[in-house]
Amino acid sequence: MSDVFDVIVIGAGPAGENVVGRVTRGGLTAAVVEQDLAGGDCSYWACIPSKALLRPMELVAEVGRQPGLSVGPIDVPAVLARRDEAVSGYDDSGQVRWLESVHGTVIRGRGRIAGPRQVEVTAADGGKRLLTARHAVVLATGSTPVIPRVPGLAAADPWLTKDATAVKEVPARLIVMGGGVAACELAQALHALGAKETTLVVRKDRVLERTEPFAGEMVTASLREAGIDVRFNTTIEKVERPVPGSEVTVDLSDGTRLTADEIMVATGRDPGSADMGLPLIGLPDGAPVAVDDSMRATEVEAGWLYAVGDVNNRSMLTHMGKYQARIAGDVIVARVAGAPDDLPSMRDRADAMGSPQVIFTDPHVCAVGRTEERARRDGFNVRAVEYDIGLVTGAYLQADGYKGRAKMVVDEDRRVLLGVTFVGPGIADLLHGATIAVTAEVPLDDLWHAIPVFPAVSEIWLRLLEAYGL
Ligand SMILES: Cc1cc2nc3c(=O)[nH]c(=O)nc-3n(C[C@H](O)[C@H](O)[C@H](O)COP(=O)(O)OP(=O)(O)OC[C@H]3O[C@@H](n4cnc5c(N)ncnc54)[C@H](O)[C@@H]3O)c2cc1C
Ligand SMILES: NC(=O)c1ccc[n+]([C@@H]2O[C@H](COP(=O)([O-])OP(=O)(O)OC[C@H]3O[C@@H](n4cnc5c(N)ncnc54)[C@H](O)[C@@H]3O)[C@@H](O)[C@H]2O)c1
Repeated sequence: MSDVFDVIVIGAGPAGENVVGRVTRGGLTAAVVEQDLAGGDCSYWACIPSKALLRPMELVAEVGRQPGLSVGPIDVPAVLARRDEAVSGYDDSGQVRWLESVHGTVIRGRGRIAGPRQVEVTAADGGKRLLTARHAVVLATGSTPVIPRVPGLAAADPWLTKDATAVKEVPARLIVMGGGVAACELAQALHALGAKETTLVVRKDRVLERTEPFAGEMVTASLREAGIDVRFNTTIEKVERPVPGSEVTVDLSDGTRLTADEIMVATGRDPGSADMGLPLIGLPDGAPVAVDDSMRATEVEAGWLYAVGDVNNRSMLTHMGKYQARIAGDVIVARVAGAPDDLPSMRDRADAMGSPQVIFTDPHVCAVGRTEERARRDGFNVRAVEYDIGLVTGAYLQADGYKGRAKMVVDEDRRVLLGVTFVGPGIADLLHGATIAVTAEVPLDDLWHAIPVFPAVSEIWLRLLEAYGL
């Protein structure tokens, strides 16, 4: 097998796979080096299994909001079996088949930069192989979990999010450290699946700190209503687990001591750039790889290195990593061909505008663009309007006592949307309309003519525009 390829991609997660797809479509040869499972964290330990675990909780809550309907207890083994199916039994042969179908070469092992355009691959048996890229190397190595330095925490061998999404036996008593997206989603899912005593330990005074404040408040209310103990302004001071695999004891800054069957850490992620040989090419070890809007590393001479997905830390989201991958792949093909490499589709605009995200708790938190606070910080002339989604007829028909809130943040100088947030049950797919409006900077006077159907929840658009004054 040749050790020279036009493009070498390190990491076959969603971002890496999409680079391979785009560059081979453009006629280049590509190798992708993967140390674990092709498909990456998203397919096996993050997006896919977490959503498979959340859906039953969501459906139970939905049924509870419909008079005349009831649902029995969740069949947990059946839910876990469906999760296993969703992750293809942790078997990546389907993803490998896809990569091969687009003429990518999959190379198993750990990749490391060995010099300009060179990647050393260490196989599981320790064997080494040096690959050379004619044109580009693309880092798509994802991210790794942060484990805070708390006395006894690492020694207690805590669950990371991947242990939670791969759960085989749900712990009856669970402590969750963190107040971000992963902590909220997984606390809610596991609680519904049997973690009856779940405590969420949040060091700040709110959860979901990058979203509009009402989003965190509504998710907190829902977690508490379900019976989850949410503690704000609280840190974990000490963790003890004298017998591996047995119960764990946690001392909190509020003076209480908790005992649980498991502790899960969900306190953010570092870019996967540590020990990748980056200092050899003048980049710091372990830092996000800074890229320009074509995804080319800005600090590397001769422009042969690109970085897409979590590793560049623009937005740690699958769909954004895939978007960046499409850009990088097309730019590389264009640059090799000497064709224009700056078409509008070849530059990342969406990350800087505020990437769309859905947090799949009940209620869903759907946001795109800037929050009001961020828009003001960025110096825009801002006006924000809010509306109670529960007042929309479509929402009333969807659920008894529907609780939801919407907000749009307007740039008053241009009368376009800077950001939109919807919080409410079952509304993930409402977000895409907002993503179009924010990204395409559709003027409010044009949005006025985009009529939402009656009686659907999307009528919230009309109510927001009316609240604004149209
Ligand atoms: C619990 C959880 C739930 C999430 N849910 C969502 C969600 O619902 N929606 C969403 O958009 N995002 C979600 N995310 C974020 C999402 O998982 C990441 O943004 C996404 O996986 C990033 O894709 P990636 O290709 O950059 O990295 P990854 O998916 O992490 O893939 C990187 C790949 O590179 C490989 N690799 C790393 N280093 C090397 C090396 N040196 N050599 C060879 N191979 C290497 C890894 O083995 C891995 O396969 C979630 C994250 C978590 C933790
Ligand atoms: N539905 C989705 O889109 C989805 C779901 C899960 C995760 N993700 C993504 O995966 C990434 C990782 O998720 P995450 O929730 O771990 O990260 P996050 O950045 O969303 O949240 C980290 C949380 O940990 C807290 N924290 C940080 N250091 C701490 C410390 N030392 N002690 C106590 N608390 C601490 C922060 O205050 C924050 O509440 C994020 O980028 C997230 O957007 C996305």
